[in-house]
Amino acid sequence: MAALSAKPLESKIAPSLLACDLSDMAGEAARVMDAGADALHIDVMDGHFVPNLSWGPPVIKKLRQRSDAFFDVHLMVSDPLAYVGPMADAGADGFTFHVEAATDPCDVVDAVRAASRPMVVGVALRPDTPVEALDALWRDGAFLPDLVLVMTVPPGFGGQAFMADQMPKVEALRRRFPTMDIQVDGGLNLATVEVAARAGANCIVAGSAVFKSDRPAEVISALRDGVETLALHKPARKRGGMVSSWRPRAESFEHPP
Ligand SMILES: O=C(CO)[C@@H](O)[C@H](O)COP(=O)(O)O
Ligand SMILES: [Fe+2]
Repeated sequence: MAALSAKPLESKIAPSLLACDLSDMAGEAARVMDAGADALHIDVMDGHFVPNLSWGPPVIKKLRQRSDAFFDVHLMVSDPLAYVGPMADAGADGFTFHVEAATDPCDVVDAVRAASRPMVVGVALRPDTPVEALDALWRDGAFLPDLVLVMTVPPGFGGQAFMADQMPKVEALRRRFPTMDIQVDGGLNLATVEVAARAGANCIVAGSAVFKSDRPAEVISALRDGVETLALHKPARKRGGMVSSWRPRAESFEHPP
């Protein structure tokens, strides 16, 4: 998982399970992975950091028994540090926490790096949080996380309208980090992917657009085309960008029981 690869900056399409038929989460996960998704985006909400509750480590652990997908977990929780161990045990592959929630975001990154399971570390920004909030995540000249998530809706609910006014943040991040994974989440669909991709996002979370469609494979493919045409091919070639890949999962660790 997340082994460094010599691939150019790539598109990563992650359907958000929040929009799936929750009575059949494993079946829905299989449906979108078979349709060409790169990862499952799993929104964890604690009813405190955001005014909504979703699920926690036990549900993810159960789903892990039924899915080999990359689990891209988005933690909308007030105490991300407390979730590092439980998420590793549950089988998360990506741990994206909100910078607004962390007392010291570097401590959270360090805890994820030291966890029992290797996980990609992401840091998320709410729409009202400026990119300068990420300044706390540098150490010895290196930016600690692997991924930045720019929320394009207020976190807490699926099905909201895309906030194009967040694109200057994506542009600023892409200028600063030419090869890093930059994810956008909220209101992404075939109409809005273009503006996100033009700004420089390469990781697209899409809940409603994928799960509410009769043809998820076509939606996923069109989202990918949007990213690869607009954001990646030209700039990535120019910059020679390389990023870690989400696709290969480590063979070296086993699913938790
Ligand atoms: O994190 C969140 C919401 O807080 C998202 O992941 C949503 O679940 C995306 O859903 P759509 O806007 O694509 O329907
Ligand atoms: Fe999310």
